[in-house]
Order: sequence, then C-alpha cells, then structure tokens
Amino acid sequence: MSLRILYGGTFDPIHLGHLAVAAAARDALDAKVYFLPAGDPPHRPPTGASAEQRVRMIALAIAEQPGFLLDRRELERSGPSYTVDTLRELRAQLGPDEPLAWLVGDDAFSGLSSWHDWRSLFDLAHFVVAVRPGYALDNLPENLAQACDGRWESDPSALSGQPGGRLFRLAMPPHPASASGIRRSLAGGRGDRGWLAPAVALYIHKLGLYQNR
Ligand SMILES: Nc1ncnc2c1ncn2[C@@H]1O[C@H](COP(=O)(O)OP(=O)(O)OP(=O)(O)O)[C@@H](O)[C@H]1O
Ligand SMILES: O=C(O)c1ccc[n+]([C@@H]2O[C@H](COP(=O)([O-])O)[C@@H](O)[C@H]2O)c1
Repeated sequence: MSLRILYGGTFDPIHLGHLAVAAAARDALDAKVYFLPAGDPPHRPPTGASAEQRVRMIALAIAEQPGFLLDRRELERSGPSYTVDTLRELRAQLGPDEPLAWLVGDDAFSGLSSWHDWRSLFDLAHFVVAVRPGYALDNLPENLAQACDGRWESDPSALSGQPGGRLFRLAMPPHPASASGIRRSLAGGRGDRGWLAPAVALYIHKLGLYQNR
C-alpha cells in the first residue's frame, strides 16, 4: 500500500521552510503530502490570520507543486485540533492497514510527550522528523526517548510496509524560516525575510496581514 504523509501545522503563515520539508519528505518517501491546517492549534495563542486566510495561503503556496494536497478536516471540527483525533478519524476512514506518517520538525517532535494522549500516536502512524535549526533530538525528555527506543528506521521503504509505529529522520539541508520570525518582521516593517512563496507574500501584502502584532 502506498504511504500517505500528513503535515499538520498552524501555517500562520505557510513559508518556504514548510515547503522544503514537505518536498524532502515527498521525495525521500515517494508519497503524497497532505497539508492539514489546525483549526484551533493546541499549545498556542490565537493565530494572527484567520483559518480561511491560512487555508488560502496554503492553497496559493502548493498550487502547481506535484504531490501536495490540502486536507481541511481539522478546520471542520470544533475544539482543540488534537492530532490523535485526526489520526483516529483517518484510521476509521482508511482502515487499519493504510500506512500513515505524521511529518514534524525537531521542535514539535521534542514536545511530543506533552501532546494529548501521546502514547496512542505511535499506534496510529509513523513519525517523519525533519531537522530544524536550533533544535536537536539528542536531548529528548526521558519518557519520549524511551517510547522512541527501537523504532528508528534508516530505510524509507520500511514505512510503507506497515501502518505506523516507526520513526524516520528526514535528511535535508536545515531551513531557517519560521512563521513567528516572519510575523515579527512584518509587524516591525522589515518585510518577510525572503521566506515566503511569492503568491503568499502578495496575498499578505494585499490584505495587510500581520501588520499590528
Ligand atoms: N524551517 C523549518 N524546518 C523544519 N521544520 C519546520 C520548519 N518550519 C516549521 N517546521 C515544522 O512544520 C510544522 C508546522 O509548523 P508551524 O506551522 O507551527 O510553523 P513554525 O514556523 O514552526 O511557526 P512558529 O514560528 O510560529 O512556531 C511543525 O512540525 C514544525 O516543526
Ligand atoms: O495533539 C496535540 O496535543 C498537539 C499538540 C501540539 C501540536 N500538535 C500538532 O502538531 C502540529 C504542529 O504544531 P504547531 O503548533 O507547531 O503548528 C499541528 O498539526 C498541531 O495540531 C498537536
């Protein structure tokens, strides 16, 4: 069965770091990448752009990119967008055997043991972990390090052979972009730091997003 990569995020806004991570995962694992914008992101203050604006920016950024798709399911649910709920919904829809992988950067993965019902996540999907400047995986919290023990795979094809439960380190050049860096820079009148796709930069400029934060 073919692997499906799920890329959850606040995407406030989507930037070139997200696109680089998604392209590296798509190419390394030979799989489609589904962008899943969080409706109500757990562990975060309210977003700068509305859900519809974040979706619009994702649609602009991924247009004409092969193998990139948008999945709006987390926007259609009320309450916090817990990943475990999203994965359970996908499992119910796709069946127990379909290989699923949740794509994250090092920063998000390091905090995994604070996620809602986090131990169940390993029963539902693989994790693909992208390098992120300023973060490392050699200092994971003890409970997370233990849960990860023996799960790391170096062969990407291992992920499509089973539905979930394995971990894969995505090799890619580190990308420095961050959404908070972009929001701060735009609010300070210093531009987008060259970290946005041109169509997204134009959209933000036209709507005057992130100017007063
Ligand atoms: N430059 C990057 N390199 C690797 N992973 C990244 C990068 N930017 C974001 N990610 C990952 O993409 C996912 C979604 O990120 P998110 O939408 O929160 O953007 P962000 O840039 O991390 O935002 P913020 O700066 O507000 O924290 C997370 O798993 C995050 O780790
Ligand atoms: O399920 C949780 O408890 C949980 C806690 C923190 C983050 N997540 C998910 O992880 C993804 C990246 O989160 P963020 O905050 O870095 O954009 C996004 O899809 C979030 O919904 C999920």
